[in-house]
Amino acid sequence: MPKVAYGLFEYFSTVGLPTVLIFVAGLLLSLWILSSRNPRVKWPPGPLCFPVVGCLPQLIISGRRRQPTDLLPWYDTYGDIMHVKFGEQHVIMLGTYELIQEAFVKNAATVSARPTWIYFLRQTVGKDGAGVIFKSGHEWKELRRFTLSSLRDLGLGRRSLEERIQDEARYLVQNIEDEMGKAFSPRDRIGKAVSNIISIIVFGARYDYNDTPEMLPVLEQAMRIGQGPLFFTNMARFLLPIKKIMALIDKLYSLIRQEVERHRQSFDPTDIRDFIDLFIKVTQEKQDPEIYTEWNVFRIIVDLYLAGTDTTANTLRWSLVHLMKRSDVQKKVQQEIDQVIGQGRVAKMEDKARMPFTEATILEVFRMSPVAPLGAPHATSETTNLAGYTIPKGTIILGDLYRVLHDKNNFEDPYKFKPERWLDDDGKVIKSDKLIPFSIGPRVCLGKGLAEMESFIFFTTLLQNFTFKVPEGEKPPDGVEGFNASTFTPYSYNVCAVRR
Ligand code: HEM
Repeated sequence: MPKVAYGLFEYFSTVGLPTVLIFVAGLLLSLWILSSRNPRVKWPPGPLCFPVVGCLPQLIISGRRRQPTDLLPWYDTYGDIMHVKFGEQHVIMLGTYELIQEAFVKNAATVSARPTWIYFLRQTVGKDGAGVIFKSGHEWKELRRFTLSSLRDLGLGRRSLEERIQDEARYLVQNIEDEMGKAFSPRDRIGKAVSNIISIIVFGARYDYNDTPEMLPVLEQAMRIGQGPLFFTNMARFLLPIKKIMALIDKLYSLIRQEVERHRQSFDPTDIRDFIDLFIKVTQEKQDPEIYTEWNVFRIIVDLYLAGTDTTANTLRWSLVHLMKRSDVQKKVQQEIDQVIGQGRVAKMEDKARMPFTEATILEVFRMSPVAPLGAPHATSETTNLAGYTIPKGTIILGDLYRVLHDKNNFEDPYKFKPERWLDDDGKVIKSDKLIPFSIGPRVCLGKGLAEMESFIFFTTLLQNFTFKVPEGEKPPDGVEGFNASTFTPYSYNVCAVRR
């Protein structure tokens, strides 16, 4: 072998760069042809994929604006299930509720892994994954169960967390009141209010809006880097600022570590204050020491912030966008609030059952502006049959939640904001299986209950106190397009919050 390598080296050193490049291109082309001719694999139709870059050139051309709508015309050409390649990675895109149900529910046993082999995730969570979002198999099930039961023990479903959300909604109202009806951007203060709820769950503390904890800007920066299809490819190694990302992650861990140390010093097993206390308890009891590692718990804390802050905050940001554009809807919600709650107290979850129009409006925000349009990437842990195609182990599967929520077969006039679509003739709320902004199956959003509680209490309290208007001389914000990065967020806008 060394002789062959030496021979090749000697040969290439005599022929010059163009010949070497032609040889490498030929080699890559042959490997590509061989790999795509695997007789055991039957990929669904999809756009032409090139060696190394896959469909990235077409994605870049059609996705100039990077909207969730960019890929919709592809389904018209290739069908509801598509095979695309992000660089070297095979990706299956599922564009209907039935296909997502077939993959994430019926075939959950083999389509619930996460693609932790991709370069970016391997670097950040390790090839075996960690935490909840990026863990697979038995350990994921155990950590997910632990996180859900922690949320429950800390008050999700009981009054205490609901009360903390009510308190936070009051702080938010006070903060907005300081603007005295003048134009302002609601973006950051909504983000701070929502992240305070996660801070209360994890660290047992909320932060003043002027006194942002060091962790939040670090998390925000980490979220902004590494988006888009490049994130999935090995090219990320060269194109993403990996050193910067790793430095941010190290910073994050050292901040969490400091918090865990502080908790250890005042830990009392009879008074569990927050998620960190629960973790200390579990590690002291030495339950499954392989699973309850410090690394997994660090990652769960990061997961809760990553998955639980920008998502709910963006839902609230979108809700203001839609209400400013539809003053008639805003007025109807306020009438309902006045009838059921009045001005003397803050909204509570019990009120929801008596406020169908408000509930319908929130459901319509979830449908119209899903904050995670492609959900989170799933991966096959075994060869799986989907819609008659044989999908090999190690394929990334994306459920196109946006397409389901904007399919005219599921929802008439899908690009119109129509809360009435969620009410029957008696004014009662209609439920639909097709409303899947939180995805479906065993990987369904772990914070769905919390997100629904926050959305209802924050939304209702804001409208109880203010009427939101487009500032004079400014254009109403876009209700369909927005920034589509790790989450889907409206373009920056200002509001005037007029005290009611
Ligand atoms: C409007 C708000 C939210 C939306 C629309 C949303 C949506 C989603 C979606 C689509 C997924 C991917 C599911 C899949 O892989 O198929 C997900 C996963 C997840 N969400 Fe949420 N989410 C929201 C709020 C929250 C909150 C408040 C939390 C915090 C507790 C949270 C925690 C998680 C976690 C931990 C996962 C990963 C679950 C797993 O891999 O087992 N989410 N969410």
